[in-house]
Amino acid sequence: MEPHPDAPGPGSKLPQHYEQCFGCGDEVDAGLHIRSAVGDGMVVHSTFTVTEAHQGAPGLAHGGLLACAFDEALGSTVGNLLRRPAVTGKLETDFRRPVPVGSTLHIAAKLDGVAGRKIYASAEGRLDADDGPVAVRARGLFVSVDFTHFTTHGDVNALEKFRAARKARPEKDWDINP
Ligand SMILES: CCCCCCCCCC(=O)SCCNC(=O)CCNC(=O)[C@H](O)C(C)(C)COP(=O)(O)OP(=O)(O)OC[C@H]1O[C@@H](n2cnc3c(N)ncnc32)[C@H](O)[C@@H]1OP(=O)(O)O
Repeated sequence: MEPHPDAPGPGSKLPQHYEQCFGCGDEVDAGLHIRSAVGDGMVVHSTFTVTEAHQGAPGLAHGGLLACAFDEALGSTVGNLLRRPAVTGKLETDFRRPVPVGSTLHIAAKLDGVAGRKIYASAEGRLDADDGPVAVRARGLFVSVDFTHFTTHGDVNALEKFRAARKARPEKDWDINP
């Protein structure tokens, strides 16, 4: 499997995909503020620094928010490397170690395969370094959708804001436009 010809190359820093996204958006104060860059092959590297806003047990990251971080990191491989709109159909997480507030999860997510509309991806999150101990593993099944998925089910005003922000970017947009 190869990245889309217009996919950003290895080393490229990826912009937040939507300012109000809980995973990556700058406008969400308590959001995860995940930052991502393209790796080699079909890999995207992301970091998530756990703050007090992300706690479940005192001093530890909430498992649901860790799952959110992996949804974002896995989804980023699909959106950026395949340049196809897709939504998460299934997300599985293995929590192997607690993730303390103040730590940074280094997530390596890779595309594993495509079968029709189904896109398979998996990821590993390591504590505080790319070679730190594995804290979380995840697998996701994404399903390609037409943009009508978002116009039918989403909020029109929010979608307009999203479109305007994407148009202002220098890079080419996805192949399928609304
Ligand atoms: C740069 C961009 C960065 C983006 C990062 C963002 C990351 C965050 C992404 C998200 O969180 S998206 C939000 C959470 N997900 C959703 O809201 C999706 C809600 N579900 C749906 O809208 C529909 O169920 C869905 C579009 C996924 C599928 O409905 P469809 O009617 O279009 O398709 P269909 O049900 O026929 O399924 C198509 C194929 O996928 C398979 N499939 C769908 N859902 C599945 C599932 N849950 N488990 C296993 N297989 C599934 C289904 O079996 C079938 O396989 P086959 O082609 O082999 O027959």
